[in-house]
Amino acid sequence: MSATPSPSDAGLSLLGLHHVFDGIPVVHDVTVHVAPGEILCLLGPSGCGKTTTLRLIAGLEPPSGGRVVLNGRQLSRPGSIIPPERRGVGFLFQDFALFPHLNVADNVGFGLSKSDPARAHKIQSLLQQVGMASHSMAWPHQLSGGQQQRVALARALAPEPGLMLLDEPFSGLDKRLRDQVRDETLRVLKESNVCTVMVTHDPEEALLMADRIAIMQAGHVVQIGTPTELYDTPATPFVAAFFGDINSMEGQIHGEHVQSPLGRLRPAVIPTGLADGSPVGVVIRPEAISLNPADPDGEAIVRDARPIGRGALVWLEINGTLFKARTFGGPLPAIGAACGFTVDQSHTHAFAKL
Ligand SMILES: Nc1ncnc2c1ncn2[C@@H]1O[C@H](COP(=O)(O)OP(=O)(O)OP(=O)(O)O)[C@@H](O)[C@H]1O
Repeated sequence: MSATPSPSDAGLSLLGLHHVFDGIPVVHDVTVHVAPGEILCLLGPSGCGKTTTLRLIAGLEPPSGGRVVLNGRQLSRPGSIIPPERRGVGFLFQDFALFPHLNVADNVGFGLSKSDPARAHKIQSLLQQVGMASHSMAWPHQLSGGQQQRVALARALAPEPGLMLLDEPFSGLDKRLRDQVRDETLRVLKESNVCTVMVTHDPEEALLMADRIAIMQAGHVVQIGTPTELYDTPATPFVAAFFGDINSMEGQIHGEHVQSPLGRLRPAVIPTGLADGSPVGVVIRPEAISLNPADPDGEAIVRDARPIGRGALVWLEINGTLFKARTFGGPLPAIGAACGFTVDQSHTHAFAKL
């Protein structure tokens, strides 16, 4: 967890946010700061408390404990919340429903004062920003899902909110459209320099969109950091597994080394305070195991190999244990062949337990 934010900081501060449903805690003591212009993704499996955290930030739910502060203004604490419409917050949810009886321009202008002389200019420039300027007179039912989502983004940004809240905003779009709308949304949010919190269960989406990711498990934020920090130095096996395939195995710690079925390793992350010989869990990503098919005396036997894109996923038997390795290019290794292997130690992580 990052250093405790001060409520007077610019941006969003969640201070010991806590929530209980029917006596069951579902959000535990979440403390995090999101700076202006920063995109924070709340990432985690179904039921871990992401949406509840977002609803607490939005003011759709009063917190059981803790506070929500935006740009020094207290928005929520137990027993006192400022309602969502008075928070200066923009929303982009999966069901981004545009008003069907308003055309595109009027949807975008919905939150703007009719007497604002700059209203028409603001609407047009937002539509320009999201690439929908030529559709300003169209009706929502005449637009594709991706176009509707872009108009919804412009509508949410129109009142110049201090905070944008996104809940699985692209999950209703098909894959090709999703990639495109996601890239555009990222660009527009960055141009707007708005503080953003986005909920997703998709690690790839979080890696692509987020400046920082908060990983949630059973209501707790278990790690918060940049995409690179979380991928390269996961705090727990759960975090490591959340970002892709892993091999996990038992080993024994000896100083800064671990004895494992892959031999003697020097993991990048290793638990401290354990006596030599103590059991540890070791996690290693498939891409950290490289094959050397030219070494017929190698200790690894190829048990299976499947092409994936430009490379392959290869199952290797090493000292009686099966490991997954990832190759990038080259011919598929022959099943049953012996080969050598090397391990990228910087992508090896040891934990007190798996
Ligand atoms: N209104 C409610 N009343 C009672 N329990 C609730 C309510 N809303 C959510 N919960 C429970 O709180 C927990 C967290 O739910 P939440 O929707 O925040 O998870 P999530 O991580 O967003 O999951 P998903 O990805 O499936 O949407 C779950 O166990 C859920 O059943």
